[in-house]
Amino acid sequence: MADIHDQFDTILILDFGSQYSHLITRRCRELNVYAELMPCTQTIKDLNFKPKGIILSGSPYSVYDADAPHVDPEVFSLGVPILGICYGLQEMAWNMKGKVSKCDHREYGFAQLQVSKSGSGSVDALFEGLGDEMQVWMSHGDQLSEMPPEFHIIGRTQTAPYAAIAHDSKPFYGIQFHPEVTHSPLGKQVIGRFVLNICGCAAHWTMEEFIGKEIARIRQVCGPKGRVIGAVSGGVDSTVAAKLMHEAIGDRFHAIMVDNGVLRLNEAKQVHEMLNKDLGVNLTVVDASDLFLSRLEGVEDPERKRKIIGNTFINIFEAEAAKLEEQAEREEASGASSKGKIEWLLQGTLYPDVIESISFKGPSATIKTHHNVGGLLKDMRLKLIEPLRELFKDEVRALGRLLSIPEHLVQRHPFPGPGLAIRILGPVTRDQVKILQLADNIYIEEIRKAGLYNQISQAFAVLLPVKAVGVMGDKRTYEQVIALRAVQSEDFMTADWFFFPADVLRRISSRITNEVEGINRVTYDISSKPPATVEWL
Ligand SMILES: Nc1ncnc2c1ncn2[C@@H]1O[C@H](COP(=O)(O)OP(=O)(O)OP(=O)(O)O)[C@@H](O)[C@H]1O
Ligand SMILES: O=c1[nH]c(=O)c2[nH+]cn([C@@H]3O[C@H](COP(=O)(O)O)[C@@H](O)[C@H]3O)c2[nH]1
Ligand SMILES: NC(=O)CC[C@H](N)C(=O)O
Ligand SMILES: [Mg+2]
Repeated sequence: MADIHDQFDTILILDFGSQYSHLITRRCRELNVYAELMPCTQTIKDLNFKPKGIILSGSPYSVYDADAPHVDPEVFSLGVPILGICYGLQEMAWNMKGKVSKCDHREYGFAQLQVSKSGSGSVDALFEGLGDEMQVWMSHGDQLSEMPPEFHIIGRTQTAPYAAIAHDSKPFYGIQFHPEVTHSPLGKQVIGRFVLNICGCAAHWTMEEFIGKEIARIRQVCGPKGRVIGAVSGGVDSTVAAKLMHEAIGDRFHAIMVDNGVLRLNEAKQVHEMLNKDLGVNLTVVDASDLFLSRLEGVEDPERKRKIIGNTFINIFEAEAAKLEEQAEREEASGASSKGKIEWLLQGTLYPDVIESISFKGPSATIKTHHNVGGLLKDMRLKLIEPLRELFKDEVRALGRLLSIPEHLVQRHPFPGPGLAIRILGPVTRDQVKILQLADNIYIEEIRKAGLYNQISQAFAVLLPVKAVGVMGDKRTYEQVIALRAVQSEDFMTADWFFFPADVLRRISSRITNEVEGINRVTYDISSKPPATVEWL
């Protein structure tokens, strides 16, 4: 079966747990080269494709630590170019009998890299055409103190004599700085020199290319008769996935939206209209709010909420698939032509969901279980089809535009599948859901009115399980608190809180306390990710 690696040259990024690993992947893709992140524990014999090049990421570890993660030494025999970044450089040198030790002063910030010239005056291919000197960004406490044999220096900084090295005869490179962060202004070009010039990757990773190839792949996977049901939420990801599926297999695709009782105000109705009217996708809305809310009764633990919702979603999808099949059998019995079995469940899973679930982050790997990755049932009958599994959000939006999905849909803020259940910090009840729906609706309405919606990556209200004292109409009140969250983020792996004009916040706060019964106080969340996360649970 055609595989993405057969269709696009692939750069493999081995992740040693750096907070910037996913940025390396992004930079490659911005250069139109397909790149994939895998944990550093990936063994070469179990790799089901051959990369055109490998990048070793940074890491919070030191290579000489007893518990430090190490790469499968087979990577060095694969015969493809390798670039080590920071820890990646140290790991490569350590493997090749160089020496890594603690720096006298750990270095965190800008440095000037002097590019070294060879005897003939030429610079290394990694820095070709980028000048004699470049500003780079460093974040390390260790450095190379002795060169591995058969390597030479291609760049140095004031404190790091071996800031950039290359093998004498093989395409192996190491750099102490981080080219993937924007603080290294020429960093993307350095990555470009590696993936394009040194690895020789074809730069054809574009959404235009992806659409055609993905539609062909979906047709092949589903066969001439296979039918797919799709979990759609009205969010960007599932909408784009549904539209792509519709293009690929037409009415053999059935979209299903589940009202899980923790959607936003009037959402089921709005999404129904939007998908039917704007996209022509046939959609069934299943009201399963009683089932979800009864299973969530009394549950406070965030991970349990996520798992209950993830599992219940699958129960509903399987039941709906069974209903559709029974209907097809009845039609067939009454003489209609036969329809294929529903074998597949479409999900709008994105690459960050996958990265957060697989990446190598040391002992405390799981931060939270995204309902569509970690919350799935083990013995589910439907097979998953996830056409966006390799894409970042901005790639999905670009894909959506190419599929002529209206801009207001493409620009929608993400909304998590577990919905308001992970924004109600205590137990979830219908009353609590109602309060949060009303507050959230006012918040988003005012953001739109102020023309700020598209400047914010995601905004929502959170209902806190505490009560505070207030005064209204000269009477004492003792009611709950709403926290407002708004963030700006490139890819939701990191995020900054949004700087609201004060008058907008004032209006929001005043409307919420006036219009939402049960709330007498509103706060604004000024935490970035990290150390916080976007959602509160
Ligand atoms: N209420 C729902 N009904 C059916 N499927 C859902 C629902 N909520 C989430 N899903 C499924 O879970 C997937 C992941 O949800 P997620 O919120 O990450 O994506 P999205 O809703 O498509 O897009 P966005 O991130 O922009 O909200 C969705 O793509 C969809 O397949
Ligand atoms: O579909 C989803 N199912 C989930 O279980 C889930 N948890 C978080 N999110 C969304 O992911 C982004 C990052 O959120 P966190 O910083 O809270 O992990 C933000 O956009 C969150 O809204 C989810 N989306
Ligand atoms: N950013 C990094 O990869 C750091 C690597 C290693 N932990 C050091 O301090 O040098
Ligand atoms: Mg969503």
